[in-house]
Amino acid sequence: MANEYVLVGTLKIVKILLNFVNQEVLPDLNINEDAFWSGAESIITELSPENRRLLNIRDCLQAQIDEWHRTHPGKYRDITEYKQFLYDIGYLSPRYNDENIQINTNNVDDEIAIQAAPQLVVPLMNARFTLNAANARWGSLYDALYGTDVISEDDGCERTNKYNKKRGEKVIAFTQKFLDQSIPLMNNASHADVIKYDIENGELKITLRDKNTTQLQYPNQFIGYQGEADRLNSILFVHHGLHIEIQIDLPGIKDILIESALTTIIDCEDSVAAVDAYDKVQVYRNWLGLMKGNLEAQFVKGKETIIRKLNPDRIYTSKTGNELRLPGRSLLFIRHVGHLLYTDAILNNDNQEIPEGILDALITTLIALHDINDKRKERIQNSRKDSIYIVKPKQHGPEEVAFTSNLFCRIEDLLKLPRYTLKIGIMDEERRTTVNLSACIREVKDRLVFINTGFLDRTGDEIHTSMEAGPFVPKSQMKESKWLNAYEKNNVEIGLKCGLSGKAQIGKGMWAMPDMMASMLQQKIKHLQAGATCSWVPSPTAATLHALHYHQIDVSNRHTELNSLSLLSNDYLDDLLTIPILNTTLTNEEIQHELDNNIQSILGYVVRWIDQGIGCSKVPDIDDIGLMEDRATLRISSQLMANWLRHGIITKQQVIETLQRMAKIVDRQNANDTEYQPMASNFDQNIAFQAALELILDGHKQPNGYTEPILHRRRCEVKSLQQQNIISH
Ligand SMILES: CC(=O)SCCNC(=O)CCNC(=O)[C@H](O)C(C)(C)COP(=O)(O)OP(=O)(O)OC[C@H]1O[C@@H](n2cnc3c(N)ncnc32)[C@H](O)[C@@H]1OP(=O)(O)O
Ligand SMILES: O=CC(=O)O
Ligand SMILES: [Mg+2]
Repeated sequence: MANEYVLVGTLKIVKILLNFVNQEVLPDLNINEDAFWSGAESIITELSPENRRLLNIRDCLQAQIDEWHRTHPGKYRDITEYKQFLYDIGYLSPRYNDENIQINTNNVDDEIAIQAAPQLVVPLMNARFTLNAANARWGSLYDALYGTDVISEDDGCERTNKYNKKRGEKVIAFTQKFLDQSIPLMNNASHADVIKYDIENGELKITLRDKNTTQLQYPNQFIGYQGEADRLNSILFVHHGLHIEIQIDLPGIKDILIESALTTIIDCEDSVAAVDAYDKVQVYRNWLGLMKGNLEAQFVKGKETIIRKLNPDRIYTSKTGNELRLPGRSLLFIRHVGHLLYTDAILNNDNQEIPEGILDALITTLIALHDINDKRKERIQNSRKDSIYIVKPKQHGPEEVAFTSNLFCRIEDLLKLPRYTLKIGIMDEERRTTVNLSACIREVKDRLVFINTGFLDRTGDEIHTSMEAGPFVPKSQMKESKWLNAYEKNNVEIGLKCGLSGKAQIGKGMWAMPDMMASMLQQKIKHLQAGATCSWVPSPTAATLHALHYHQIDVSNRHTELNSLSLLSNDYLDDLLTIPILNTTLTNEEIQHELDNNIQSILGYVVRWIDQGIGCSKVPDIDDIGLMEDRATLRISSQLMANWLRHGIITKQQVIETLQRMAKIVDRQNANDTEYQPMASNFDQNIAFQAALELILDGHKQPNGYTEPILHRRRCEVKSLQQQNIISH
């Protein structure tokens, strides 16, 4: 269906977007339609050329780097010379004394500034998931343990749908240990031996099985309750700044509710497939529902029809008998698209598409006014500090960050918001940002609320930037590489040096194995040991389990330790610039294994993206482990295959043969999905299959190795055929 445009000033705006803004967003905001669109027009017209200029700089730098590697084979190993070259072309910015760059961000909600906790990410196109994520502030520890591999299935403890008492007992034993560690009782008594919790004179009285009474080792941990003092429904505790609620159903504990995803990133970017104005309006409408507090999703689960809404705040009686109100929902960030994308939702005076990042900033901020303008206490509120939290992904270096900050200033002026209302989280996920991180922070020191290692995109950019240097190590070896370890450390240490502790988040990346929770519980604690104040999880259940780590480690103490170590005087630049080029010869089997694995992931993800518009999927790898795949993981797989092709490790014929063989496997894996269109019946005509092929064969030509241009174009082709009923929806 062709876009129907309406001329507004010099802009042509797709009618569906214009109507959405004028009829659903602007009413109640006290902003005049003409004033908004004329301000938007100025911003779009004046800032679009700068967006283009910055993209040209990316291309220009990349061309120079490619040329240098081609004309200086192997020279990248001489770090001094390589570094000098990068300074000469302006890829490396002048160095700053990091301690002189101190962030000064005000009006930041505690969930970001002070409380260390899991961070959830969710695709905004999916209202059902989005509501679930916003409500994932609180999670049932019993459910998280019972439903995952954290509790083993040995000895009759299988995860059965009907309650398995033996498994339940293991769950209870696990939680009692957690309670004893987090809310210890006097004299080493155990919560396992408690038969009653009461309130007496505002203090908690705990009766043990042997009829003795005891108290908390730290009485201030008890802060409130629900129910009557002698007949409690729940008791509220705090530990390391996070709340724990023991729910009581006499004679025992019914459940343990713990604060889980304190913050959530509502994603317009790599986990969504939004390719046109219709998709964008769907995304923006869901954000509007979140900001107004009235988003709903109706769906059938099992035999039940469920209407999911945002949870209200949680109300308790404090020790002194007053109302104690805690947020019922996660504090929400919105992740915009990066500078690369352009959208036909609005065309400029020259009939050119406009930068989609500018549109995201304008519309999502306008929508967020519904949150910060409405002061009713009882309402579903996001920021209690009147801030709007934006994650800006995929920025390359300080100039691009400065551009975003300028855009935010312009929008604040247009919407008459106090300066620095719009806060920014910088994804440290492109190489030119990593190697100039403090210079990037400097550009937004008054609005920065997080830095985060998006190691997935960052790995894709690592490969693409040095595409011409040689063949890269296989994906599994990337974890051990020098640059990656330096990158993780550099991010935390620069964050601490620039004063983020207590003011902003220092975040770590996604746990991409959504079903492997036992392994997550073992490994993700490392992020806190490294000094992270939050770390990404793929689901609410993962958030509840990862929250346990924040009860084991007090991150603010860890910051004090790290600050006192001479660690912070490290300079990681040389290690960051160490390119992970393969230095052994792989056997044919090893090569084929890597091919199979990458191509299965690529196809498994791409087919759902292109045919069904699903931006984030769980796709089995070659060992049948379900992996979270999004555009960033696709960037890695496609760039690695493109790199191996470029350097003759694999041939075009091998790529095609593997794609065809793997397509049959992916078709089988999706056999139960009624919406699924098999690829193997006609490789030449199947658009998803062709997209996967193109991502590899033309991978070396994609701007910074991004997958968006091919994915968007191919998805638009499918949508167009679906609209003409040439292929099924
Ligand atoms: C590199 C990066 O940029 S990472 C950031 C982008 N990645 C993400 O945003 C990951 C988001 N996560 C997801 O989309 C999903 O968890 C997947 C695709 C990884 C796995 O999805 P599925 O296989 O369908 O999940 P699964 O079947 O195990 O669970 C589905 C249930 O969990 C919930 N759920 C799963 N993930 C999420 C989430 N991120 N937020 C909220 N709820 C979620 C669903 O609402 C659903 O519950 P419901 O039936 O009550 O609605
Ligand atoms: O956005 C996150 C990443 O790892 O990329
Ligand atoms: Mg990313």
